[in-house]
Amino acid sequence: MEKVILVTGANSGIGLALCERLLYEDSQLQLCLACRNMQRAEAARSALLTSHPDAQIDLLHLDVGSVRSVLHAAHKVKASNVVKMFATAEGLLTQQDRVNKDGLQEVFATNLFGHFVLVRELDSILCQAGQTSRVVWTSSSNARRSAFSLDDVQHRLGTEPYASSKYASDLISLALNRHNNSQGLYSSVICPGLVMTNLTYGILPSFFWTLIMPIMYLIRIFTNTFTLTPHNGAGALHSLFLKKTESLDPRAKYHSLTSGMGSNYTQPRQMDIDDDMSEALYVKLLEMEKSARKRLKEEDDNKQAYKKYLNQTE
Ligand SMILES: NC(=O)C1=CN([C@@H]2O[C@H](COP(=O)(O)OP(=O)(O)OC[C@H]3O[C@@H](n4cnc5c(N)ncnc54)[C@H](OP(=O)(O)O)[C@@H]3O)[C@@H](O)[C@H]2O)C=CC1
Ligand SMILES: CC(C)=CCC[C@@H](C)[C@H]1CC[C@H]2C3=C(CC[C@]12C)[C@@]1(C)CCC(=O)[C@@H](C)[C@@H]1CC3
Repeated sequence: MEKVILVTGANSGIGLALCERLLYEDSQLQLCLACRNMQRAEAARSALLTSHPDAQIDLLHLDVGSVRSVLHAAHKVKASNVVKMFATAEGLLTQQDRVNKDGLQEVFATNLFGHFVLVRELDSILCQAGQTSRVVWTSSSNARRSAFSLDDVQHRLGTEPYASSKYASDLISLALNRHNNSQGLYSSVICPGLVMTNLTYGILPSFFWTLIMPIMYLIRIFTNTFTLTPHNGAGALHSLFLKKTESLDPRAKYHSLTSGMGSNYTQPRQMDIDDDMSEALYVKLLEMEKSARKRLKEEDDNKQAYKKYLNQTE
């Protein structure tokens, strides 16, 4: 059976840098780049193959913001091979959250719910007797308890959907460990620090970042969280890959950090999370998953019935 590392959001930023770092570590690894835009995914694969011509890199179409796409992608993964680690490196940062096709808040769906459904759907291959697998959530220092409410897990009513979704990912990682460690599945959380990627360029125009870049490098002398490059930002993801799953602390967030001199290292810091809250969120997500599946089944049944009707009337 093959050892496959599935990376979401792998066509740019931290996800792509993780793939590069993993291939430098072991060019025999089999990577699966799960992306919503296949053109960009193809470009990422070509870039990786340029430096690692023998690498085995598969592409998987996945829009984590769509439950249908998640179920379809999981079906394909299950039919092919075994995933040993899967890292979430996609993300949506916006203050103007909106409702998506599934009737869910887009930020919540992209940053949390899609991955939750993917983990659950892949449990038959992630949870296998005698083997360990892992899920790594790319969270943020922006994850704050004050931004999250159990009464509004999708953050329909608030103004900090990103911070809420990242706090929720910290909670859900803890719950996944509680429910799945005994079956060999381990979950961890990382924070990449401040990294210059499409996500950050989306907040402020790139000329602004270029202008303040010297100041950022100066700030790095005083704060090690300014990792700045995707390579440095992917440091914690990479270092977790090298560590034994069982040795990781389920209550810690592993931070990518960079010293003033530019060397990168990883440090665990305790998260502000508790078991009751993580269990309550887990139960809510299970309910939401059930109703999302039911809704999709009804949609499919209606389509089938309509097709049948058309065939009969022809
Ligand atoms: N940059 C930073 O300073 C920080 C980043 N983070 C987190 O790191 C993670 C990676 O972000 P970063 O590398 O900076 O950002 P990028 O914008 O460079 O990368 C995000 C990736 O996610 C993909 N993506 C977005 N939405 C979806 C979707 N619905 N389905 C599938 N793929 C999707 C993008 O694909 P596409 O090309 O199709 O848009 C892209 O490949 C995020 O979770 C972010 O929240 C956390 C803290 C700080
Ligand atoms: C050096 C000067 C003049 C200003 C620095 C401002 C920063 C403190 C600020 C600008 C963009 C912000 C930002 C984040 C933190 C604060 C800033 C760096 C995040 C890293 C917070 C965590 C995330 O998840 C990121 C997506 C944020 C990116 C933007």
